Amino acid sequence: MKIIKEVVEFYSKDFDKKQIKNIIKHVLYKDVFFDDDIVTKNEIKEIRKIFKKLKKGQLLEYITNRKFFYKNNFIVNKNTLIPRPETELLVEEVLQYNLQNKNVFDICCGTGCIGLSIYLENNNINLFMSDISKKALNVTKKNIKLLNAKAKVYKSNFINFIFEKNLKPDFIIINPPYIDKRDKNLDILVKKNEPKTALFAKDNGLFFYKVLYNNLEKLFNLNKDLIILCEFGFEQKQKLEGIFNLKRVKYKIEFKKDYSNLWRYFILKKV
Ligand SMILES: C[S@@+](CC[C@H](N)C(=O)[O-])C[C@H]1O[C@@H](n2cnc3c(N)ncnc32)[C@H](O)[C@@H]1O
Repeated sequence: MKIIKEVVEFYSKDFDKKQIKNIIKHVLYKDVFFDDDIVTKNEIKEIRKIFKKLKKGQLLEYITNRKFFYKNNFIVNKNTLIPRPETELLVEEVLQYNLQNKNVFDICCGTGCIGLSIYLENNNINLFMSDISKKALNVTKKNIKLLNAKAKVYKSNFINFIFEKNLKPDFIIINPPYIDKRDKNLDILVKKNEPKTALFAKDNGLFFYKVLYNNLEKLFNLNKDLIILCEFGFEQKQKLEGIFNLKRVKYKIEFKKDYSNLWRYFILKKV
C-alpha cells in the first residue's frame, strides 16, 4: 500500500501532476481524494499498467474504456470519438426547450453521449440516434443499455434515414466530423488514436454542413418548427455564414461560443 502523495511523486518525472491525479481518480472511481488517502497494491498495479500504455502514446479514455460526459460515464473504444466537454453545451442548449414527447435526433452519434444525456434528463422524449459506423453503433447500443435508456438506432449516411424512414424530427443535434485532413494543428495523439471517420470531413471539413444546407428545405417541409443544433470547428464560423447564406433570411442561424470563448455551435430555425 502507498499514500496518494507517494504515487504522484513517483510518476511526476514523466507526467504532469494533473494528469497523474486524473488517472488515480479513474482507478479509484473517486471524484475527490486527499494526498494521504491509501492506494492498495492492486490499485497501484492498475495505475502502473495505465502509465505504461500512456507512455506508448495511447489515450487514457481508450485504456480505461470510459469517459465522463455531462452527468454520466460513457463506454468508449477506439471506434468512437472520445466525447469532448465543449459538446456538453449542445446538451445544455437543447435542455432549455420543452422536450416533452418530442422527437430528438442525435446524428453522427458515436458513443451516443449527446442524445443519451438529453434522454436522461427527459425520459419522455423519443430518441433517435444514427451513425455510419457499425462499430460505433455497437458502442451506442452498449451505452443505451448501461444507462437504462430507450432509443431507436439507425446505421445511416448522415441524415438520409430521416427521409428514407419518413421520420419527423423536432430537434436535430449534430456533432459531425469537421476537421480538414490537412490541418497541421491537430493534436498528434488525437490523430494517432481517434477514428479517422469521426474526425475528418471533405471540403476543408465543411462537407456535412453543405449537405445539411442543401437539405434544409426538405427538412423544414417535414416540420416547420424543427430546431437544428450543430457543432463546428472554432475557425469555421465565417465559412459557415457563407454556406448558410444569411442574406436570404429564410432561416435564422445563431452562433454560440464555448467555455474557451471560441465559436463552437449554431442553432438553426425557420424564420
Ligand atoms: C465528431 S464524431 C461525434 C461523436 C459524438 N456525437 C460525440 O459528440 O462525441 C462524428 C461521428 O460521425 C460519424 N460519421 C462519420 N461520417 C458519417 C456519415 N457520413 N454519416 C453518419 N455518421 C458519420 C463517425 O462515425 C463519428 O461517430
